[in-house]
Amino acid sequence: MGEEAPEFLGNIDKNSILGYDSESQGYSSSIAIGDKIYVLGRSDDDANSSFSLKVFDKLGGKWSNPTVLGTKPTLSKGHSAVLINKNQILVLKSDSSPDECFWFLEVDTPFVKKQRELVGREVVAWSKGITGDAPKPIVISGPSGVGKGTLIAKLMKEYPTTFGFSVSHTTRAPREKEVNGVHYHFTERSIMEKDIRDGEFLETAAVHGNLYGTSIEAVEAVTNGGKRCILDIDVQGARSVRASSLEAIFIFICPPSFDELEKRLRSRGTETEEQVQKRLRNAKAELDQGTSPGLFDHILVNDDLETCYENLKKLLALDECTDVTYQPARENFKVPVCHSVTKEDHKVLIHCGNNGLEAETAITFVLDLTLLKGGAPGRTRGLHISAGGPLTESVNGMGQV
Ligand SMILES: Nc1ncnc2c1ncn2[C@@H]1O[C@H](COP(=O)(O)OP(=O)(O)OP(=O)(O)O)[C@@H](O)[C@H]1O
Ligand SMILES: Nc1nc2c(ncn2[C@@H]2O[C@H](COP(=O)(O)O)[C@@H](O)[C@H]2O)c(=O)[nH]1
Repeated sequence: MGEEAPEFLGNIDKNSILGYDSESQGYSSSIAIGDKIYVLGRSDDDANSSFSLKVFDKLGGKWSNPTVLGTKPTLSKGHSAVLINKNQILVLKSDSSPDECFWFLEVDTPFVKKQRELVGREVVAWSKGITGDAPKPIVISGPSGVGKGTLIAKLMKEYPTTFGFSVSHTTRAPREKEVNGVHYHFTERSIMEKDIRDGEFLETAAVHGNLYGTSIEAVEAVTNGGKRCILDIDVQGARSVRASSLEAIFIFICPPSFDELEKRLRSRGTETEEQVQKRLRNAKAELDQGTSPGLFDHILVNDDLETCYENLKKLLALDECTDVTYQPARENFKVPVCHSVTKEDHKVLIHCGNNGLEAETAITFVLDLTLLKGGAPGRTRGLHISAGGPLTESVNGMGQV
């Protein structure tokens, strides 16, 4: 005999629900997708009181607590939820700025399917929606010693508020001047392997005998800070990111010659002779793969450092730019606590203030779903919200645009 669904599930709408659940002392909404019901409620197990999620399987009559990936939205005074396609639920937080208001809960996207296979249980992933078209993350690859780190350090120094470095995890030992949490998260292999099994990584690879990986959190930490994310990863990692929904620009850095690469690697003096040999052997395959068509959008030769750096900046369209943090277009938009949300064709209609207020003060905003891009494990970009104008009439309490 399966478990019983709680009282508030009596009100399940297959498209949209806004509800208050006194038992959980907070708002809860329930969305049915196929044989499953996704129930969003309040979680008090962390300081920020974020959304909790439970899934009710109608066939098996059982509840489960899925593995939740990505940054969870913090609770606001109210929220609503609407199913926008069979894989994604849009959650709107009231009283929040445009870049805090829209959250996408992915329940069966390709990324979620892949992580579910890895984790071996139910997985969902949050992706925060952002207005307009934020610049894409940058993936920089190239053989060990070519100068990737040097170029990235220059970029971060010149544009400290524009770029943020994705701090990878690695099982290799720290070098003398490397700081844990700044250059890498230095990790025990067994811990990193467990985190990989728990679906916490966007990509991982065995490189030069050690494990390296980009956690979802590392990328989110940069984007949460309003910066453009830079990933310094090997060619295998670049391939994995290319296959993910993190739309990035892929840049491969080449040495002017193999001899010069060897000279740089040795003069850095951070590897033993054996490690240098291993890195040079791997460099041959990386150069082959990196320069063959398909994977990288741009190839830069790092001969003279300053020339290469200028070329990199040109690529990133920064050569004439000042150090300005990216500001997405802000629109005059805030969802009040009193609102409802519906989906019509490829649009989400957000009906604001149409409950007990004068008709003239009510307004409907329209979100165009056809312009959305990206998604977990990154942001959902391309939110374009237009005002549908004040409501002129109301039908069944639901406004008309
Ligand atoms: N254009 C250049 N000309 C001469 N030396 C350079 C140039 N670019 C970088 N170097 C030097 O080469 C060495 C290796 O550079 P760096 O550590 O940035 O390489 P990397 O690609 O990040 O390597 P890894 O993948 O092993 O982290 C450093 O000592 C750096 O100062
Ligand atoms: N696939 C990944 N590769 C990574 C990541 N972080 C770094 N790297 C690459 O490893 C080599 C060696 O780096 P080193 O610091 O030990 O010299 C280099 O090619 C890096 O680009 C990662 O998260 N994923």
